[in-house]
Amino acid sequence: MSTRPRRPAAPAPSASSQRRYRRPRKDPVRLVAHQALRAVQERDAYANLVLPPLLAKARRAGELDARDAALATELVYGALRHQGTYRAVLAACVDRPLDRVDPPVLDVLVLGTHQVLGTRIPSHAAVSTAVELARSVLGDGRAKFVNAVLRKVARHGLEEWLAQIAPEWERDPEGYLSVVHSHPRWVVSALWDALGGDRAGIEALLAADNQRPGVTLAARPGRTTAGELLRGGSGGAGAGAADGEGEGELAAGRWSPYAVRLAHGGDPAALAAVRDGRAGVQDEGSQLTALALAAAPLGGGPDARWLDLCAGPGGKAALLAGLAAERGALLVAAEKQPHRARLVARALAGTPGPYQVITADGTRPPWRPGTFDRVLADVPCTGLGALRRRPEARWRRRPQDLARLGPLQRELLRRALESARPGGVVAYVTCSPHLAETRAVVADVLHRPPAGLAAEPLDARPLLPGVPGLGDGPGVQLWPHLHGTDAMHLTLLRRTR
Ligand SMILES: C[S@@+](CC[C@H](N)C(=O)[O-])C[C@H]1O[C@@H](n2cnc3c(N)ncnc32)[C@H](O)[C@@H]1O
Repeated sequence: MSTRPRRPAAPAPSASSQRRYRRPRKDPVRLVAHQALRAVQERDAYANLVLPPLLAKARRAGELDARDAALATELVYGALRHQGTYRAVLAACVDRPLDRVDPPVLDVLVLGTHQVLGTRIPSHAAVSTAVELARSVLGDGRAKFVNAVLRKVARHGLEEWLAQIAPEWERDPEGYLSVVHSHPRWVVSALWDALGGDRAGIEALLAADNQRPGVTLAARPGRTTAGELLRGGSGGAGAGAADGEGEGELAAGRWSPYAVRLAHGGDPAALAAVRDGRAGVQDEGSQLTALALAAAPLGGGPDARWLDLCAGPGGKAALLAGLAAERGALLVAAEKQPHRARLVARALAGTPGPYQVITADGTRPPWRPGTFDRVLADVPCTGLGALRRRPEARWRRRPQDLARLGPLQRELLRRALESARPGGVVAYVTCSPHLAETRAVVADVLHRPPAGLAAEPLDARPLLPGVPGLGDGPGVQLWPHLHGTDAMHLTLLRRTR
């Protein structure tokens, strides 16, 4: 017989409480958004990977239509991007430090704050949908807490809150920018160092990081052209599009002759040219770095062998392979991670010229030094130049990442230079503008190049024709607020000995 004391029987609900109790309203948009936020915060998942299957499942179950899915996406991305600002607001509304609020509760609060302060959802609906969500996933007790906090949040608009909670610009400009534009302080500081200039510039950059970027396609040379994609005619983007859902409007790129921009909301996977690999999704800044390498003047000699040292997942390799094919050159695409090498192979399938994909550690290359005429070293980096695309990245990155990546970036650039022949050209590329990953790496390697080797920087600016605001050279830095691209960095080096 069990010795465990029996719980006293729960008192029967009174008639009035029976009348008052109502099941929480099931709201698939908020449930999916909260699930995605939880996965990102708890399991370090990526929003762009975790959200689509959740949406697809809810759509299959008939719980969401296309508009609901768009709203859920906006809520997740908005809450993740602006959570720095929202947490500062919440800190003023909660009577304990936020790190003592249960993470699932905090996620509901951040989502609710985004609805209240960052969307056009009327305040009362924004609060009540968040409270219903809390009732569904947290229970009635914690829903009361959510209700009390969000009512406080809803007392002011965003501008009023910022006036109250952001440090004064004159006293602490980085603290101000960090709260107003929702970036960690160390990221604000690093971006400002790289950008230089005045308040207007850094504010424009941080604001651009908070905008969802449009989708850009690259027409793969030898397989299609931007014109063909734009016409959508035979072999073009629209040909064979299954349901028309992704077709949206297409517009020419701003800078790259291979670029085509897809109107907001367009789904590239619905385009036949993307599905069959004639075009790929690729930011225009990435296209420009590959095009500059292909156009860089060699110091004489052949132009027959090109190398992509860090090729996964293969966006730049696919563009380079097409350009190499036009010249009858071979592209070797190397990648350390086998699963990413498979993605490269998929991106290159159908290339009209010769190419090889190999799984190799670029710091211990299996080829002989001096083999290649053109080398791309698109090294692993913090990705601080692509914050528009990855809403969670700014919160996940740490200054310590720079210390981890720095030696690898230097090593890969050294091996890239060794892999080029004298007269050959190397493009050092990062999707980060952080000076520790860009100029510092190049300066260190030029200062202490591999034994017996020398290299000189080439002015990269003329190789990005028509692109304004590229600075003093010789390397170039692209910016979201100036060029509408990711903040890609490119330095071109020519081996002289
Ligand atoms: C910035 S990404 C390259 C992006 C690629 N160029 C594109 O446009 O799709 C860097 C790549 O380098 C790979 N990588 C990291 N360490 C490497 C190494 N030692 N040798 C070769 N590849 C490496 C990573 O797995 C990652 O796929």
